[in-house]
Formats: sequence, C-alpha cells, structure tokens
Amino acid sequence: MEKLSFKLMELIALSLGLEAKRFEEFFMKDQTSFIRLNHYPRCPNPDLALGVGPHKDIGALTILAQEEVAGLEVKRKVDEEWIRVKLIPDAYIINLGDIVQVWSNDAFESPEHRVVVNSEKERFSTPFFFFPAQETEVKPLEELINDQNPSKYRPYKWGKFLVHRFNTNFKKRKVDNIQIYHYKIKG
Ligand SMILES: O=C(O)CCC(=O)C(=O)O
Ligand SMILES: [Fe+2]
Repeated sequence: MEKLSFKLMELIALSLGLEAKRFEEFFMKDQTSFIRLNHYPRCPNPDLALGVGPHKDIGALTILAQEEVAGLEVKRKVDEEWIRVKLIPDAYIINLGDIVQVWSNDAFESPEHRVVVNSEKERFSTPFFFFPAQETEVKPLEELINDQNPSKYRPYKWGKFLVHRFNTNFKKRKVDNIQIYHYKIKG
C-alpha cells in the first residue's frame, strides 16, 4: 500500500508539471499513515442510517480495499447526486484527500463520500490512509502559485490538524470539525 501510494504521488506530481519525487520528502521520515479496519453490521433500517456520514478524507491519499459488499458512495458535483462506487473484485479504490487539494492549490479536489449500510449483508472495508509526517506544513506548492494563481490556503501544521481532528471526531459538537476550508484564503 505504501509503495503504491508513493507511485501514485509520483503520477500526481507529474500531472501537475512537477518532478516525480516532489512529494517524497513529506513521507520519507515519520509519516503518520495507518490502516483502519471497518466493520458495518447489517442494519434493519438502512434508509435511516449511514455507515459513515458525508465527509472528505483529510490525508493525501486513501487506498481502500472493500470486500464482497459495496456501500461506498461519492457525491457527484454537477447535480449533488450520491453515486455508488462499483465493486470490482481485487481492485483498490483510490481517493484523493484534502492535502492533495491544498498542495495542488485546488487543481485537484478531494471528493465528498459516505458509506451506506444494508439489511442483508454485513460489510468490511480496509482503508489505508497515506498521511505525511507530523511536522509537515501543508500549503499550496510554491511552484504552482503565481500572480494569476495566488495561494488559496494558509499553511497549517499537519500534526496539529490531525490531533485536533482525532480529539473531536467522535464527540458531539456544536461547531464543525476542523476542515481545510478553515484555512482557505477568501479571494
Ligand atoms: O468503508 C468505506 O468504504 C469507506 C470508509 C471511509 O470513507 C473512511 O474511513 O474514511
Ligand atoms: Fe473516507
């Protein structure tokens, strides 16, 4: 998974006109990546519940292995419709995260997604979250910004963002969880 992530980051760098290894430095030492094992039990009222509510992944990439049962849905931007991601045997689903959105200064966008449950089958999924080192200062890459395309985000420290997110994730809160749009520079 890690090797694949490095490869995918190379392709993203090339697609942005950067040198292939541009992102490597953020992950070489003390990256904060991890794998989560998700279990979604059967649900008698799948219309009334969600496995995971709508969100965007906060890291650089997510590589998701889902087993025999589908359930991941992505919000289509044009009409805000939730589209089910097809189950392809032995294939990973690659999701771009918020960090790539910030690094690319919005050239890439992390998609909103959610997980639905079903009444017949329980579901298992295993996402690998490719996260940089804690000290990483996340901000649009200097090579990609100029007078015509000014930086759209203020820099933020990844470690702090992560701790804040983990501390608030499973609590009821009156305010929104920490999000990259809090760092957005209004233009
Ligand atoms: O279980 C899935 O298919 C996706 C879970 C997910 O979106 C997440 O853990 O961030
Ligand atoms: Fe997710």
